[in-house]
Amino acid sequence: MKIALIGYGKMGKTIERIAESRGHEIVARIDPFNGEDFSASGFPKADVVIEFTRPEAAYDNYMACFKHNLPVVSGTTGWLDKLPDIKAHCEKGQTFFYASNFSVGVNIFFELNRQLARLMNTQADYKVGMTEVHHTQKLDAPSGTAISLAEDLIENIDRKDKWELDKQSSDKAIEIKAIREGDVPGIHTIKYESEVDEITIHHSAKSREGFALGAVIAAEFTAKNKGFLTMKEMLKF
Ligand SMILES: NC(=O)C1=CN([C@@H]2O[C@H](COP(=O)(O)OP(=O)(O)OC[C@H]3O[C@@H](n4cnc5c(N)ncnc54)[C@H](OP(=O)(O)O)[C@@H]3O)[C@@H](O)[C@H]2O)C=CC1
Ligand SMILES: O=C(O)C1=N[C@H](C(=O)O)C[C@H](O)C1
Repeated sequence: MKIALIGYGKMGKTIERIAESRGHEIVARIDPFNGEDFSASGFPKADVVIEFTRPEAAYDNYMACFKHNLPVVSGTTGWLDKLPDIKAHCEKGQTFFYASNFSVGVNIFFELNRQLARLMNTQADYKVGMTEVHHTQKLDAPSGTAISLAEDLIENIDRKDKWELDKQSSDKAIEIKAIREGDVPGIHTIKYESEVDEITIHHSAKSREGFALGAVIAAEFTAKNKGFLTMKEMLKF
């Protein structure tokens, strides 16, 4: 496939390497870092765009892609307030694949979280909380992955109805502690605690390889699928 990258930072460079190792061609690297913009000659010729930028940049990038009817695979987090508009564009024929986390391991962890939450719904003696740890360059908090995990807890545990960052103002809230440390790729921990014991589930990324490989496989998936796409469809969970 011909892949255009929007965002040529930590994820963009990792995706470039993995995509080329799988025989794909990078036709544009759009980023202030290297001065390329949407006038890049390769951009309109791309089969798919992979976008990993910043929360405040993502939506306009998607609109630029949709103008060329280019399918988008995006991992940028922190923009989900615009999600209904993106889904509306998909209902009118655009293709958009979003994941807060593209790693297969984290998506298995998502399913584990949902199953454990359903078990713990009847166990009111347990308090539930979450911690996420990322590198010090991360702009958003909590992580998109942590928000996905918290939303699944709220969906499956009746005694919980919202999440809060670094606090818990009521028993109905789930606290997400966000820690920024060194170059940590991404650690997510969910703990259930009672008076007599603790149950903890944990995912720790060793590098950005898993995120990038998942994004490239998602780009390959868009070649045969249309509309609003997610990891659930791709992994058939
Ligand atoms: N879904 C997933 O699996 C994963 C998601 N992410 C998310 O991806 C995003 C990027 O992460 P990461 O690569 O580590 O961040 P980086 O800061 O390393 O890379 C982002 C790049 O995008 C550039 N950029 C900023 N604005 C624009 C724009 N308007 N158009 C094009 N490029 C732009 C930045 O340039 P400059 O520095 O000059 O602003 C930077 O080079 C974050 O939102 C992060 O949460 C990260 C890993 C996995
Ligand atoms: O910014 C990062 O690095 C990551 N961001 C994503 C998120 O916000 O969940 C995915 C991963 O945890 C790495």
